[in-house]
Amino acid sequence: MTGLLLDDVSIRIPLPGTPRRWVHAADGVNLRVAPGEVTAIVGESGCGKSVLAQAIAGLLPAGTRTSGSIRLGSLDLLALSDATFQPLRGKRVGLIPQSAATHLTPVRTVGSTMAETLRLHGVRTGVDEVLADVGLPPGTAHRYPHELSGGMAQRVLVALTLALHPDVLVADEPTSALDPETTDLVLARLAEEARNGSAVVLITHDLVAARTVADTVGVMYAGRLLEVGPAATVLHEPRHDYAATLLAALPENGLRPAPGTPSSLVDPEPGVCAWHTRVGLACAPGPVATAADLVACVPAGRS
Ligand SMILES: Nc1ncnc2c1ncn2[C@@H]1O[C@H](COP(=O)(O)OP(=O)(O)OP(=O)(O)O)[C@@H](O)[C@H]1O
Ligand code: NI
Repeated sequence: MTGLLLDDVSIRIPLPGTPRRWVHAADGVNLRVAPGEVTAIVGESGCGKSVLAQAIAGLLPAGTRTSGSIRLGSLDLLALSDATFQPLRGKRVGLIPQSAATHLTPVRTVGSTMAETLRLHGVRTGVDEVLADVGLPPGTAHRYPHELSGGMAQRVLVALTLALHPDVLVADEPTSALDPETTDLVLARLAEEARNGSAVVLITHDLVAARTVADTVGVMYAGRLLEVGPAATVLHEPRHDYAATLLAALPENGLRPAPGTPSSLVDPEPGVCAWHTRVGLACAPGPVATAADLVACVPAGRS
């Protein structure tokens, strides 16, 4: 199967109003998502994880400006029109969206929506079997989306996406509404999908989930990947002080919350390091973001 190569990806989303203001949701992101691996992207709320997921799935908001490339084989996903992207969805690129419940057709039963999607993609597995894969009982198929809990809707979307076995599977907070036992089940299914050859991107702010299944971890802050490396390194001995701050907030490390508040991504001041500005520290001298394996801070506004 084919992996994914993000090369210098920058994403600017326009805000309504004049003068025009832009959300710098991704800035110079370099990342290789290897087939056969789970790559987790971690970071606080609002750092750009979901926008990156939308970029991979070809679902960025209208008017968004992008630069760089997202290679899947010979394709550049960032450059495709909606019409060209459409046939790739499901089998080549699958997205488990963050707000699962809103992605099910409200006027149809879950089973009817699922059966149509499976048929469309030539998958012969039955609806009940797909549901059972994530521990949902057969009766789920007869329900309408409004009759499902948030966690059940999330599991339906996970099951349906997994059933298509996409080359690239992006899971955006796929366990946010699940209890610990179901979380473990879904994470195990994602890991299994990777072992079968998919390139899996797990977007989460749950470092424990990342530690459980990820092979590679990227730490994102203010639209930038500050550190990328093997999960065992990044989640135990991080080199970037932002990653260390995230780890310090884990219960086992004393629940020390990250200081300050996350930086705004709206028209950040060029040449200013968002993280060190937040914590009121001078930037450490060192290399600036050029490689995927980055250890130093990144001047904000670099594009
Ligand atoms: N459609 C949009 N229009 C304008 N700004 C947007 C849009 N979607 C996202 N943003 C902004 O882009 C930035 C990144 O948002 P994103 O949803 O990617 O964060 P996230 O890391 O996924 O957060 P969370 O963990 O809460 O899901 C935020 O500042 C957000 O307000
Ligand atoms: Ni800095």
